[in-house]
Amino acid sequence: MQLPTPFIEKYQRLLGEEAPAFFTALTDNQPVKGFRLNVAKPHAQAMLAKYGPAAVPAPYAEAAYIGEVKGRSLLHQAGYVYSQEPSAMIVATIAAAQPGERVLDLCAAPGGKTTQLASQLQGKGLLVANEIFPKRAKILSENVERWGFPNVVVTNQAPQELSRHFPQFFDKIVVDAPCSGEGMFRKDPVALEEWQADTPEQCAIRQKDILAQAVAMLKPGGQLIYSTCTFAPEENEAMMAWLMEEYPFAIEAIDLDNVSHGRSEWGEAPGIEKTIRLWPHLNQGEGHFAAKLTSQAEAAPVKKKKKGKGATAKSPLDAATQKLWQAFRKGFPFLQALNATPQLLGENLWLVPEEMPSLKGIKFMRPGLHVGVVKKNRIEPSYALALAIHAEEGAPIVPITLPQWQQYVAGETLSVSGNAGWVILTVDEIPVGFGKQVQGTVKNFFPKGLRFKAI
Ligand SMILES: C[S@@+](CC[C@H](N)C(=O)[O-])C[C@H]1O[C@@H](n2cnc3c(N)ncnc32)[C@H](O)[C@@H]1O
Repeated sequence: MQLPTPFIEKYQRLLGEEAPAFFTALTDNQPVKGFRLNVAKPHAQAMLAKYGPAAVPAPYAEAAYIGEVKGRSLLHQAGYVYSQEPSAMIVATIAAAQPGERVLDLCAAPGGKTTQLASQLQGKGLLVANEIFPKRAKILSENVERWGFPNVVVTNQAPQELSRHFPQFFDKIVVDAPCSGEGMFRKDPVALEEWQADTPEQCAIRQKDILAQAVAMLKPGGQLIYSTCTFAPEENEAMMAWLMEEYPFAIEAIDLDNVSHGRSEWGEAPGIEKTIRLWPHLNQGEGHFAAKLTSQAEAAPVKKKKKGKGATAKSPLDAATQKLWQAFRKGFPFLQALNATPQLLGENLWLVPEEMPSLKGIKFMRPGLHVGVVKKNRIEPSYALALAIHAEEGAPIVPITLPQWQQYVAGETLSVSGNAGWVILTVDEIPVGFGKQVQGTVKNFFPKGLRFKAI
């Protein structure tokens, strides 16, 4: 890999004696691959041992490992693992979302931090995962669906639009900002190709806009976690210095071993040395910066939206759908324990988390858990429901083999006997999706758009 000359000159100046080791790590060392295990899935550790690579622990997150899990594998399809390079896992670890909190992941696609935050919430509270670009928001939504937590909403808005709906709403906001990506040079050739001497400066302008919107959505006293995957001081220490000059925040200490710290000569603000940096020549993984800040703002009056005006809990199901829903939910006892409201949008039935304000005006990919599609006299259960945590409880299960799973994800009909009607197909203990059992064959309900040739 050839580093751009202005990049070399800049970091020679900034890093001095450390620069040669930094350049060597960037150009000579291979990127490190990792993944996280979704411990809330049935028999997660045992299934990893059976179907995954050797579990070599990774730093900075729980249930995190060094190694590679392919996208077309069983564990990935069933939402048991999320592939993520190890140092990127540090951001959600720092956020440490607590069950019951309202959390926003503002720049969320493809969903590395979102899935980790969802695991931390354990299904309690609300996680809004937002992505500005529709194609990326769709991928985010698919990853959230596989991961299986019902209390995650996926929106597709510019931060400026989103902030109108959530004034002072969230306990925690993660801003994993779009950045110049210098920390990804050895993993992502596009980041290297696109880099120019003024890229950090350009990125900083956008980061300020995004941060201003994040501030508007944070509750007074709430926490903001800011991160980038770049080394550029303009986007890191200097960005935090700007933020603290504009808004009342205090930088919090981050209690983690084996990390470097932010440098006060690159951004002057009280506590800047409490921010953290991961360097490729000092740590396992790619380059990262992260800061945790607590809002010092006084609570200001927020105009409360009138209840009953939105499209969520406030618009009840019509009588016919209500009847179908009541019958349907009996088959899935875990649905009854969810703190969520059924909402019919078009022919799709969703369970919208109770904490979610009105959906009116919000562009979303997923307003909660997709229960199914309402047809004339029935509800056809969704793929998301099969992968939702504990969906297997109470629903009829039909075990299939690994070769049958390969047929299933390719869209084929399976010859398997068992209970008639809707069944959740499982490989070992792993729920993989719905099928409909009719006289010895299982009709395939794996979503058409997701079908693939498995490895
Ligand atoms: C570093 S990536 C996020 C990675 C993600 N948090 C994860 O862990 O998988 C930054 C994201 O910000 C999005 N983005 C780009 N421009 C944006 C803008 N103006 N406002 C908000 N997000 C933006 C990008 O599309 C990208 O998905």
